[in-house]
Amino acid sequence: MAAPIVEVRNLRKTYGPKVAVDDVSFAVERGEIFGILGPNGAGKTTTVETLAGLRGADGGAVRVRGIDTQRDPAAVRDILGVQLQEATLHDKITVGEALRLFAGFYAHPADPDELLAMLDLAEHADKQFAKLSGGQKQRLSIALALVGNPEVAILDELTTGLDPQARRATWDLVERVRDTGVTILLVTHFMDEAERLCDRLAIIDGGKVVAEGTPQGLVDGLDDDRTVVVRFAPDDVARGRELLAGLADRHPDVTRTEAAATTEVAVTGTRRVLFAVVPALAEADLVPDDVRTVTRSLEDVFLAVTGRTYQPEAQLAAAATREGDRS
Ligand SMILES: Nc1ncnc2c1ncn2[C@@H]1O[C@H](COP(=O)(O)OP(=O)(O)OP(=O)(O)O)[C@@H](O)[C@H]1O
Repeated sequence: MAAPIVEVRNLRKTYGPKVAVDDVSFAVERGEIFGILGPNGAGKTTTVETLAGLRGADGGAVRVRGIDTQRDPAAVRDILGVQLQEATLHDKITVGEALRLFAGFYAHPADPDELLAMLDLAEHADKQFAKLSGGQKQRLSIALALVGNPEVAILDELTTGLDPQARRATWDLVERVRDTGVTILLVTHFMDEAERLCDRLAIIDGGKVVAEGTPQGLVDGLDDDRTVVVRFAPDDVARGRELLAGLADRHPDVTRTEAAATTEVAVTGTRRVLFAVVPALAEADLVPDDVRTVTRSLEDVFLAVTGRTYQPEAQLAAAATREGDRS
């Protein structure tokens, strides 16, 4: 098997007493979209900035195409394209000028016009930076990360602040970039984005990798519990609750029953739990309005590995409060 194009081994990075990255390891294969997913403050940006040689590590090793980026950051300048959070340019510079300016920094730059076309920016080439919409600014920042014709592009929180339509357009764009052969390291705190885009991902929490794999593989690795949610018409709710509440005592495949929303009951058990619920309803001639099995997601993976529900913004606020308390 070919050597990974990106390798991070036991990376550690502190800011004074603050341990931002405690122990992070992962490897990215050529051509992948690899996600670094985690709540705000987990250490994602510090990890990629250290990987890009923009920050000095306190321990561990980081390599891009075998090159140690800590020892020789200049050697990866033409290999690695970096789109960092909140990139800003001079208000008056136009899209086309910015791309041509940045193209001049590289030995083998991409054709700015081709990039403009690929990123749906051709019609905005003469627009000044300050007049661009949020989505257009994000697309320009991706274009600037790609203008050096890199083999690997780091994209950090690229859909934060975008509306749903612009987010979906950006996701399509990331896939298009990957299809041109660029390996992508995608930093995100959005679970849906990671699920939708990443071939593999590392979930980071508190400066450590807490889970790694394909989105589906991580979900499949959860324990075998399944939950069925049954919704009743308002007149049937009481009878439905009573019927299903008794199932855990009577049926080996049912472990617990909980009232979900006002008219819903959630029944959890083995993979065969549906076979317990539907016959019980049929026997009582109780026709539900809806029956659905709960789809498990990366949020369940996060809960399973950390013991906490995934609330990226709330955790940031809590951390800020704790830091405020200390100072
Ligand atoms: N320059 C710095 N000086 C001191 N502490 C820092 C610095 N940069 C980051 N930190 C702290 O290090 C921790 C990790 O930050 P980092 O930005 O890497 O996390 P993140 O997962 O990328 O979060 P976000 O999505 O909010 O950027 C946080 O607690 C943050 O407050």
